[in-house]
Amino acid sequence: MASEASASTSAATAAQQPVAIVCVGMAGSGKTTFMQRINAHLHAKKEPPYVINLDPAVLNVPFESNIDIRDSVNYKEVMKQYNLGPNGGILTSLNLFATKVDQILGLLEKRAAPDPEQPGKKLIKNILVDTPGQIEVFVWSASGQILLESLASSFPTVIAYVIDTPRTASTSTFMSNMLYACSILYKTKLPMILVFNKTDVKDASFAKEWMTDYDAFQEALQRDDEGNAFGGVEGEGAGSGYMGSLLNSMSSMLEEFYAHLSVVGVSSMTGQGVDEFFDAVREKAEEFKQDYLPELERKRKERDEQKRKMRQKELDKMMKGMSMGESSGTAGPKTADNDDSEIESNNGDDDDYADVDDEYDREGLQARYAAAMEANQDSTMGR
Ligand SMILES: Nc1nc2c(ncn2[C@@H]2O[C@H](COP(=O)(O)OP(=O)(O)OP(=O)(O)O)[C@@H](O)[C@H]2O)c(=O)[nH]1
Repeated sequence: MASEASASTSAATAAQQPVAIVCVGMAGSGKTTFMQRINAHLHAKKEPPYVINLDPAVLNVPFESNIDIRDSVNYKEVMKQYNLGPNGGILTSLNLFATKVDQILGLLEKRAAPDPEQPGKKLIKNILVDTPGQIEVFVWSASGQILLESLASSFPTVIAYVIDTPRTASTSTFMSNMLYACSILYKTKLPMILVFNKTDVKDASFAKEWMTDYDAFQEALQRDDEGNAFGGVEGEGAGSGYMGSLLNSMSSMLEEFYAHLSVVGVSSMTGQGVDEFFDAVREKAEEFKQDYLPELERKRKERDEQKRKMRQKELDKMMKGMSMGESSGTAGPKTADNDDSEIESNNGDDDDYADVDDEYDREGLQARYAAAMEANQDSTMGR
């Protein structure tokens, strides 16, 4: 299978691989502006990145994309044709686009590999991916997972979680954001950088302090509680104290999570902090190669092994059923010896079956959408 082959080659050639930076963040956090800023930064350094826009609903992208989901899928037509709302439209557009993941990887690998016929060819060092503001539609969908896993199987991949700093200044919104980030880390299993954006409006030092100093967060909690930030009617006494104690327990639970993150403060408006961001990217890309890639490969092997066992079990059941049928005179003329040899030959081909199964899973998705697309070819695909 293509992605498996690229997974094994990626380990060997990871040192020269470009890093894929996937920007996620809540609507309005400044993802697109941040993408524009880091894109301009890399252009200024004469290292133009490869840019992918995965937001089908965005009206204007203020930078040039090499691959744009809107070139392949017409989001408005998808909504109309499938009778969907905005989120369903984004999800279905992503699903349609995910059927092209092999083509996308092919293009990326071509741009990332040296070409003997073009020795002067400039290889890309960074792949920037912008995602829809509806994080859950991307992070928790099958297509989002396919796209992320495919990227990560070929390139060191890091998640840049963009946070609106001024809107995260209270302990409760800060904690909500951290829990969201934690769920993304849990789902994607990729190294993450927290990008506290809009530092021209509010400095991110408070957030860094809360993440490293438990007592500082407790003091902020106390202040918010006294200021009635956790409920009750404003000016009529403090909230129940439930929120305070919940946030308190969560902050101690999240300590382990904080330890695995890089945190940078950035202003996408002024460009402040962008160098620190790329330092963090390099650090996380190394971490990806050392910790995440072996883990990804271990998980893949585990999955293959589980599938192999399941198939063996099914096969054993089938053989048992056949021999029972045979003893009751309903089976054909097959002998026990023949059965054994068949098991053996199947055992030998287990890995091939794993490939076929994986291929089948993906092809299943592809076939369903290919069929859907064919039916609506003119109207949903292409602009
Ligand atoms: N002051 C300031 N404003 C910013 C910064 N980054 C983004 N903004 C503003 O924040 C608003 C949202 O920015 P976008 O880049 O559109 O945010 P987004 O996350 O891509 O939003 P969606 O497309 O809805 O997902 C815009 O008005 C930006 O001008 C920043 O660093 N400083």
